Amino acid sequence: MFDLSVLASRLIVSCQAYPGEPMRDPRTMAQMAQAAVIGGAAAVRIQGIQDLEQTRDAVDVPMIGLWKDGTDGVFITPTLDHALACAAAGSDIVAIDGTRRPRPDGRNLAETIAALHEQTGALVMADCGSAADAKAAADAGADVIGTTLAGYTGERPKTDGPDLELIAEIAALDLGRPLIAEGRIHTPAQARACLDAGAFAVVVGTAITHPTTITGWFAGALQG
Ligand SMILES: CC(=O)N[C@H](C=O)[C@@H](O)[C@H](O)[C@H](O)COP(=O)(O)O
Repeated sequence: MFDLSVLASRLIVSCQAYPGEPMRDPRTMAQMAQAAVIGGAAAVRIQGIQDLEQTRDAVDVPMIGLWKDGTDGVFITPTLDHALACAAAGSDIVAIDGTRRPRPDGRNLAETIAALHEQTGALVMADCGSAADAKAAADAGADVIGTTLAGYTGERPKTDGPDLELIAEIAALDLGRPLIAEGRIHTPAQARACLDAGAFAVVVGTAITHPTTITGWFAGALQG
């Protein structure tokens, strides 16, 4: 089990390509992770078993692993089996859906986390969508709380940038475990603002590792 304190005030880079996209290739994502580490990422967040396996061999930094299955409802590492596979593929932290919604395998969050702790050495990051989720996830035994699903579950508005209000609200709950800001952090200033709002560390995905979206931002600005 690794020491979470190495991530204090640091940047974690999420390297993900979506189904059907040109960069959806485990080798490409492992190379993306290597590039992010050279740039200063203290950890990487990686989706999919093959991507995890290849990235594990490519970088030495801690790896947050997840397995997305589906696109609606509970789809981020939705079941214990998905989570166990992420751990087996080398994740130091397994990110799982940390909302209060029913899970497809019928296990609740506490049961899922307990089984994962019992059967692996991985820590658990609960991807939450609200302060109520965060509180419930902490009660369920999550090691790390993330704001990953803020704006995607109907409980919070989808803010243009990070949901700083939610970060501050969760930080004020003093849940006794690290809060990782994640979701729509598009500039270095926004990343800094997340720490200032009370986050322990920051995950950036799209703005660093999704060139199609970044290109769209620039192309759109020229057409405005
Ligand atoms: C909601 C959801 O499915 N989030 C996913 C979780 O792993 C990823 O698609 C995001 O890219 C990641 O959370 C990082 O966020 P952003 O790309 O906004 O920096």
